[in-house]
Amino acid sequence: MSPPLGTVLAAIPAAPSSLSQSDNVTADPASANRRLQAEALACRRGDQNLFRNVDIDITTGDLLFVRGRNGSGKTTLLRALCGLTEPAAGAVYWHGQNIRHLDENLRRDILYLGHRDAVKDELSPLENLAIHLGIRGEHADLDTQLDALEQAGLGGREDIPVRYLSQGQRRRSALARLLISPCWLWILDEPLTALDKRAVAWLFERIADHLNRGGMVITTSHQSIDGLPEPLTLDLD
Ligand SMILES: Nc1ncnc2c1ncn2[C@@H]1O[C@H](COP(=O)(O)OP(=O)(O)OP(=O)(O)O)[C@@H](O)[C@H]1O
Repeated sequence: MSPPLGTVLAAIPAAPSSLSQSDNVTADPASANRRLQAEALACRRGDQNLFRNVDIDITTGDLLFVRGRNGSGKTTLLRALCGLTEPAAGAVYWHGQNIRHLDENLRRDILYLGHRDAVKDELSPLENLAIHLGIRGEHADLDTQLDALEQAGLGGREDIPVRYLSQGQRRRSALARLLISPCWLWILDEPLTALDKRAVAWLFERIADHLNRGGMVITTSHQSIDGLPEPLTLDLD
């Protein structure tokens, strides 16, 4: 069976971003060039061709919704888009720079939240947040970290090891990173998993705010994203 073809999505001229320094996002005079492009991207897993010829061109304010059946390659694509997985063909560019060789400052523009959360069970939400900041070379004072966890619905749970939290609370612990890391591009793999209605509404608001301020979001979900701004869509099957 031949692999599914990706869809060319959007070719929107780059617009100046409305994110300001007061939003704490990396100041960058070249903001008008802020765009993510994928050219003729193909990925394989084992002996399986997942997709090929995927072209993407998104810029500030864009929401891209990647759809597809189980196993169609959504996670693989998201990982390739942020440089974690090497494509079999094609390339991804952020700001015109190949994602696999981004310099450190540009790498900090991108925040990837995988569907497995990447939180350490034995550590508390607060400690997980501190580790996240450390890995990214970012700093936030304690009050800011506590406020992010409070906003994410973990007030009173900041110091409890994650293994004692519910699945939804665990997910919220990961989502608090969105509030604390000043990134232009959010890549969110199945962010709605385990979230209750209220948390979904909260996350949709955060995403809408981020887009309004000139950020970009790429996401995938088996759940409805009705309630988010109209997305661009990419179907992998
Ligand atoms: N490291 C790996 N080695 C071999 N095969 C892999 C590897 N990672 C993923 N795969 C396979 O690649 C295919 C695509 O996986 P991927 O997780 O990208 O799909 P997905 O569209 O995100 O699926 P789902 O909707 O179920 O989350 C699957 O068949 C999976 O088993």
